[in-house]
Amino acid sequence: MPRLAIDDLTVRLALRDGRSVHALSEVTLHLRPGTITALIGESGCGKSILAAALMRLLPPTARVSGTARLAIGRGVIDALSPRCRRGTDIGLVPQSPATSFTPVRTVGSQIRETIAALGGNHEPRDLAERAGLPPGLLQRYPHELSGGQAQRAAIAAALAGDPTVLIADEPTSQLDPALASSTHRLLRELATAGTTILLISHDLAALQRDAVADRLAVMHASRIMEEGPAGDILADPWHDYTRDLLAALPERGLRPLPGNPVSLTDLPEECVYHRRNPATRQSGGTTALLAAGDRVVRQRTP
Ligand SMILES: Nc1ncnc2c1ncn2[C@@H]1O[C@H](COP(=O)(O)OP(=O)(O)OP(=O)(O)O)[C@@H](O)[C@H]1O
Ligand code: NI
Repeated sequence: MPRLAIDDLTVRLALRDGRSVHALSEVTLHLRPGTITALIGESGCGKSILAAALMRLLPPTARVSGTARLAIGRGVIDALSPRCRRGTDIGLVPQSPATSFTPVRTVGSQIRETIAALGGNHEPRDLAERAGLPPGLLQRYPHELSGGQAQRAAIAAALAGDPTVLIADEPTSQLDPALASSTHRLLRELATAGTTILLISHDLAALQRDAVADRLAVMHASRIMEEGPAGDILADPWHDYTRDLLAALPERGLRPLPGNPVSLTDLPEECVYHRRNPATRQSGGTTALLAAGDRVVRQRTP
């Protein structure tokens, strides 16, 4: 039984000129209790939109279909409904942490307020220490923190509600490798203690170096291409997109991805990876995520 079962989640965002952004397309992703699933894919493919959908932070004009169900102590609840409590059922470390704090009060007072609002009994100091933020920095205003310090302050704030599911959106993007590794170690501690984690990242090198993910989900142009045990996918990718993404890593030959990134505006309803890599046989026509053992991969369907 997954902790969070996301099925066929589709999000369309209307642009002012009448066109529509295919922000998520039939996203199916099951997060198992106490595991870390890393969601990877290039900039603009829809990773943060998935976080926004699960936090009910999409623009009001967004059209959403599909389901997300969260299994918790009080039963299975609709994770897209107000029954799902922000901060305690699902918590978020936002991608732009500086903007998640108001500029006019100290970081420490805001974390204290978050703790009170969520009914927890933590101390800001303890949360800061766990997140690797020197507690002395709690007395500062958000603009007095570096990007990496703000990132760790946002992690401390996300820990305030002991969320059942924690979504961390690029939590190490502004950290040097040593600090990134310590954030990854914290995520592992949380997972071991039972937290289910969705780690959004495009730093594949760091994910590999720290072996932080149990599972890996690969997204291209709003769609999941492949999902399975992280080690298996890194050693033997099944989708051409994953293969192309891995081949672009410095330690794997630095071969640039073929073609150009695909815009999500006015996409057809089908997978478009063939626009990027015309040689692929896994895209172009109807596709579906097909399961084989513990993995799924997007394939053309007859
Ligand atoms: N409010 C919005 N209205 C319309 N389009 C949006 C809105 N927010 C995001 N988008 C578009 O949705 C797409 C997905 O954006 P998203 O932020 O999820 O990308 P991402 O995968 O998180 O990228 P990055 O790695 O750069 O953070 C992008 O094409 C973006 O331009
Ligand atoms: Ni993002």
